[in-house]
Amino acid sequence: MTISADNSNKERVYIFDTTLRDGEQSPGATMTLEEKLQVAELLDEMGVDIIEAGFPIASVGDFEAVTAVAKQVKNSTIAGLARAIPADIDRAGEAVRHARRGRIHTFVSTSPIHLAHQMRKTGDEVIEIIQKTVTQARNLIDDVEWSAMDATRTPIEYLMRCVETAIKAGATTINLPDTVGYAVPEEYTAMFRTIIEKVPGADKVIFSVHCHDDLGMAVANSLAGVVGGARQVECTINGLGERAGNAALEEVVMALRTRGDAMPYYTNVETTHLSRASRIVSAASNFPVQYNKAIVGKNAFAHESGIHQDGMLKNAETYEIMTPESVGIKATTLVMGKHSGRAAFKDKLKELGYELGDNAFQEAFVRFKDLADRKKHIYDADIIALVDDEVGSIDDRIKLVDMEVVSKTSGVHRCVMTLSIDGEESEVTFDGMGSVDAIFNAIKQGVGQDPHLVLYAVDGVTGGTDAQANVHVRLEMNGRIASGNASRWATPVQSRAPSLVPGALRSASKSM
Ligand SMILES: CC(=O)SCCNC(=O)CCNC(=O)[C@H](O)C(C)(C)COP(=O)(O)OP(=O)(O)OC[C@H]1O[C@@H](n2cnc3c(N)ncnc32)[C@H](O)[C@@H]1OP(=O)(O)O
Ligand SMILES: CC(C)C(=O)C(=O)O
Ligand SMILES: [Mg+2]
Repeated sequence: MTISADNSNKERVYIFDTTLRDGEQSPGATMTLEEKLQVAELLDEMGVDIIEAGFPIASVGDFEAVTAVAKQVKNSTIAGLARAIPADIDRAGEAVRHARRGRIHTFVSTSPIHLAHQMRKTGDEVIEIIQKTVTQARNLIDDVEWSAMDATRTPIEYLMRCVETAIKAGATTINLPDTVGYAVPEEYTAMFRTIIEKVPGADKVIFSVHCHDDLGMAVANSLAGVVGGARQVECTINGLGERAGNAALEEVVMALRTRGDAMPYYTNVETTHLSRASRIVSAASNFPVQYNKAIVGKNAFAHESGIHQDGMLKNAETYEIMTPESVGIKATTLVMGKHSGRAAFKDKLKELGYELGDNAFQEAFVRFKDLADRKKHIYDADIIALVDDEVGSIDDRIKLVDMEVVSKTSGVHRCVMTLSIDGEESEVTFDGMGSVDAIFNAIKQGVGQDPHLVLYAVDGVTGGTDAQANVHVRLEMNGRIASGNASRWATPVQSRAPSLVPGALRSASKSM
């Protein structure tokens, strides 16, 4: 495996997590105090160096959250954000003074567009503001970070004047953010190289990157900044953050760990916590993690295509550049589907306890491919049904001819169903507590079996009241499980929805 844990000859990069501040700025991502404390606790346990816990002047709730995190966290430095305004800096100082290691993080705009329209100040006025506010912060605390908001759209000569002023006033960390995700990696590297080389006192401070993902380059830019000399990376779990988000912590950390050969840097983050951190932040912020998200997405260590599955079974390094265990995921998943091949199918059968002879195996594989062409999710129960001797035998015996469901806001729900069993049609009528209950009662009566409904799930495939829906059904009887699914457009209350049931009935019947 390419992963190397040998950090000798590598330089340390400090991880500054801003999930609780910039991450929380994502619309809808507001977290409660308890959730913030839980996230902060985990970040501390993971070995994150600095946790930006909030923006204390923003609200009483934010002040209380930063104070509570500062009091609770044992190891990480706790930062509080402040504009270049005296009241902000005092408030941030008041909150972070409770921490074992506290930091005031103050920022001001430096780009021409921000100066003209956001700050409505001249360049010289902003230089004076930097001098005064950084000095004020330094008088409150030893650890002061200064950020040049919109640094990447700031002329380099002016940016150098600002940085020099902040360093002279006592800033210990200088952050040059790509606030609007505008930079490309080469220019971000060059910006750090120039500033570190030319600004007096640059060798006495730590430079930091803070990148947004508006063009999808936040992680690439962060690493480019490190190459240019930055030694602190500001990032968030799951890439949560303003607009398109910030650089994802898990991606930065795993990129440095996995490609230590190309980038000689390391972080102190214990990577086996990454998956858990992602789940906790996703739950707290109400932001689902996309399936194909790098490192922590549901599919990050899942393989469906036969060629990849075959390779994985021979040697995991064929298609995985890091182990799932290294990020806290138990194991790789080989997902059975229409792209799977014989190697994965054989492996799955073995896992399910089946050993088939060559002919039986080939036949089962053909049936599996056929099913996978028609069915989106292949469950283990589907494969068990496939290799069962009775597969398909009941399928042709039972057919749904017609069904009518009447649902009322009061009173019972009724299903009138016509089934054809061995070519003979019969009509059954059954009531239920709801329409689904009535339908399943009617099926049970018509078929003369009494399976237990384990799962009934409806997923909307499209939007609107005329949405197409997928219905998934799983039944259990005498220790055997059968599942099926079918799609159908929604219909009005008094409905004829025959195809909702046949899929379920067909699969269910197969293995009963
Ligand atoms: C890139 C970033 O992520 S920056 C951080 C963004 N995060 C947030 O804004 C979340 C928290 N913010 C808030 O709760 C509020 O905006 C507050 C409490 C900070 C300020 O609220 P208000 O006083 O009502 O001001 P409002 O939000 O309307 O406007 C921002 C003001 O701050 C000024 N400002 C913005 N950044 C800075 C700065 N770095 N230094 C000094 N002043 C600044 C703006 O020019 C504007 O001033 P103006 O009202 O004199 O024109
Ligand atoms: C406050 C600063 C650091 C910021 O979030 C940004 O510039 O994106
Ligand atoms: Mg930001």
